[in-house]
Amino acid sequence: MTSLEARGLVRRFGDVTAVDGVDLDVVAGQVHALVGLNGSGKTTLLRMLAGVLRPDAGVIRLTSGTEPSGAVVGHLIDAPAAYPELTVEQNLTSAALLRAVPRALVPHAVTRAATALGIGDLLTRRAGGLSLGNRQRLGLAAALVHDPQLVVLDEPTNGLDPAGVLAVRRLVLERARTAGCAILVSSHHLDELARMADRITVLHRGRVVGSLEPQTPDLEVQLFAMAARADGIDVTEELSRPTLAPKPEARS
Ligand SMILES: Nc1ncnc2c1ncn2[C@@H]1O[C@H](COP(=O)(O)OP(=O)(O)OP(=O)(O)O)[C@@H](O)[C@H]1O
Repeated sequence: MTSLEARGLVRRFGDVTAVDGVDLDVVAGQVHALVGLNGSGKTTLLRMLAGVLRPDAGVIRLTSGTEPSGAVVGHLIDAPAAYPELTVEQNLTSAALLRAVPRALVPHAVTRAATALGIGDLLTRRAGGLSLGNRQRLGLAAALVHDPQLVVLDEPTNGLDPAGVLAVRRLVLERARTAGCAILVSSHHLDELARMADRITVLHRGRVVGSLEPQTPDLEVQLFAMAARADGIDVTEELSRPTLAPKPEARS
């Protein structure tokens, strides 16, 4: 089983420090959620941890001793990439071969990944003609087709219907609990994250500013408060206001 350790990660884009000295552990068999306001650095951090963006400083280690690479990491970050002129099956086959799945095992891996994401009946369809949600399912199937030890997912339920959301939750939990994968997932859907996560790390202005218990009620409010406190803003009064106005009584 492989865990990931990141220490002192920094990434700048010109004058902007998107990630500013982050330490993070993603433990085998656990789902680690990364949350934060828009622009807090989540995607940049995920891209570095998935091995697709070089940090300016810091180290990323897998306990297996290898560097994060396509063969051990499965990731879906940003929009799902697929060859529009190829079918779902051809896209998944090419993803499996690229990630070093032995050729004889590819058909089984493709069918298994497509079935797990509920697109087993779309194998002969061109990717370019898929709906937004089914493109997302294809992206997720491609990320998982090679049975990776580390899974990094940015907004995995984007565009998915409730059946897709359930399929992702089931798959993420099965990968972590049964296959012992280390899973890092980021999303703004905090309720959904709370149903899968073992731990939740809060990122703000590129730094880790705390963690939240998945069982905490009203995670959005707690996240907002943690970010505000990190900025030195007193939100006591704001938090004492009801978050939802009572519904007006129905007229008879
Ligand atoms: N390729 C890039 N070039 C320039 N600036 C970038 C680039 N990628 C990210 N940034 C900047 O880095 C900061 C962090 O962006 P990032 O996308 O990592 O945040 P995020 O937490 O994923 O945001 P969101 O929740 O809105 O998706 C932002 O200020 C963003 O504008």
